[in-house]
Amino acid sequence: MDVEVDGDAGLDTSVTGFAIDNRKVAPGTVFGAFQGLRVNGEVYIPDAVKAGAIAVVARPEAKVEGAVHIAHPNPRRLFALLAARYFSPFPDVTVAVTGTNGKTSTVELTRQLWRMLGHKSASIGTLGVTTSVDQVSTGLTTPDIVTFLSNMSGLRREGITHAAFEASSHGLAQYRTEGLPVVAGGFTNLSRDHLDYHGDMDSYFEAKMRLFDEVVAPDGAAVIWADDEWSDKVIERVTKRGLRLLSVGVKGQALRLANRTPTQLGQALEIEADGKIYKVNLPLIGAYQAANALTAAGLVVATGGDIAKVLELLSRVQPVRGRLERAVISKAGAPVYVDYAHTPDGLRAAIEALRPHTKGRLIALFGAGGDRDAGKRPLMGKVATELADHVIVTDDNPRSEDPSVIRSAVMAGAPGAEEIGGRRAAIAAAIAQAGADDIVLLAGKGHEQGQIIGDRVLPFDDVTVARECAG
Ligand SMILES: CC(=O)N[C@H]1[C@@H](OP(=O)(O)OP(=O)(O)OC[C@H]2O[C@@H](n3ccc(=O)[nH]c3=O)[C@H](O)[C@@H]2O)O[C@H](CO)[C@@H](O)[C@@H]1O[C@H](C)C(=O)N[C@@H](C)C(=O)N[C@H](CCC(=O)O)C(=O)O
Ligand SMILES: Nc1ncnc2c1ncn2[C@@H]1O[C@H](COP(=O)(O)OP(=O)(O)OP(=O)(O)O)[C@@H](O)[C@H]1O
Repeated sequence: MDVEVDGDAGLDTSVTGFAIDNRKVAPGTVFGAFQGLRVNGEVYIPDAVKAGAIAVVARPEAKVEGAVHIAHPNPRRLFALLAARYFSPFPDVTVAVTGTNGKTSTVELTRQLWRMLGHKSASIGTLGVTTSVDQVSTGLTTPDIVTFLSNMSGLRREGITHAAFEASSHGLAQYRTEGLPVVAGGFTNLSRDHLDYHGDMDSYFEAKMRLFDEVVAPDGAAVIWADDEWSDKVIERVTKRGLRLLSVGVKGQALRLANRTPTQLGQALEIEADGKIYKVNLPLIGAYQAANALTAAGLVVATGGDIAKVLELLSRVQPVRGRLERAVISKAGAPVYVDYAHTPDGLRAAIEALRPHTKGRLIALFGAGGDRDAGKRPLMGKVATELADHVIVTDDNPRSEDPSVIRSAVMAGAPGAEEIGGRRAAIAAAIAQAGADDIVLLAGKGHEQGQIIGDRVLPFDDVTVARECAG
């Protein structure tokens, strides 16, 4: 459904802010009342009005008394567009990345490349809001619309001209990313995740496609990783909309990955672009990091970067936090990597990434989160036992679930795996059994600083724990 906002949409200067939670309403606020998964936000309209809301954006059938009712069948989208008017201006050059895996790495590498080109740049996503001086967590991958727009306008005030953000499928489905002038969208890949929310793969795909159908400006660009099984479908979609296509990857046309050779500390890439071959020494491990780096390079080229310069700068990027980050080398000499892989495909990618660098055994440790897609648990167990030499199944963020029940579900797909409850004990055991030629992978939590048990967040950082266990 199309939503257009002309001029100031009738909102005068007495508007003091926007809120989607009645507890954040102050006098002069425009309140967005949305049907949620847990509760219908319309029940909070009276409280919002009592707290001073002057207007309420809600469905036509919602009951609003004492404030202006801005009625629309798609209130989330209308609210977002009005809020964007209020919070603008934003960074001039904004790009968004979607996909199941690789969003965080791609936006962060995009930020680094822009910075090296001399632009003041930021990335927004699972790691929070990252600039060259700061990193502030927002909790979600794609923050709620009010936090997001206010962050973006804050970045502009700080002088940031270039911003790359992660568009999660939840964020896209809930219109958390509307109203910004997004000049390019990136697609990394699509695989099973979040089906608890989206139901099936086709709905999940459609949620992701909102980025190219509606969020990217009509004269914008689409940078598509061409080697995923969903890529052709995405390319068809963006072509139909008339976006400028830059496909990247082995099957890519704009940046074609002609060759990739793992080296001790990274990989040597040959990339064909504009009829020339460029050689890049990418200081990151793993095929998928090459994919993310190429997608990031594509986004920087799509926003005006010179191809030769951008590809040259790829040799100087830094590892992204918790993404195949080497935490420590154990006393026995085994490197211990921390990675955020928390889906069957992510786990596969991480193990496959480390394999060419492993002389001895690859020991993989992971668990699965509670209160999230339970169907992926045995699939993760299966992938790990097929690909690693030894598997340790432990706890991730159990949330409200019994951790032993989650472990059993993973173990059901992981014959021969070792089960160790308690992540610290499991990490200690993994490191203790690794010899000089072995590699240890601690997967699932990446950059996270806490472990969610029940409704408490206990301090826990895989990198720190690995160092403590190794030393
Ligand atoms: C499933 C989901 O995405 N839920 C998000 C969504 O909730 P919802 O719309 O279902 O809201 P609800 O709780 O039913 O409440 C309905 C409405 O009433 C309002 N309300 C609610 C209570 C109250 O006292 N007063 C009030 O006004 C709420 O603000 C909301 O507008 O909107 C809320 C407000 O923005 C979010 O906090 C909430 O994120 C929850 C915490 C969450 O865990 N989300 C995860 C699943 C998520 O979004 N993940 C993605 C993907 C990550 C990945 O790719 O791995 C992300 O972008 O982080
Ligand atoms: N291009 C890729 N293809 C497949 N797997 C990948 C790719 N990039 C990253 N991964 C795997 O997914 C994990 C998460 O990476 P990253 O944080 O960059 O993705 P994400 O899409 O931001 O995920 P999230 O939103 O859950 O943080 C990595 O640790 C890695 O194991």
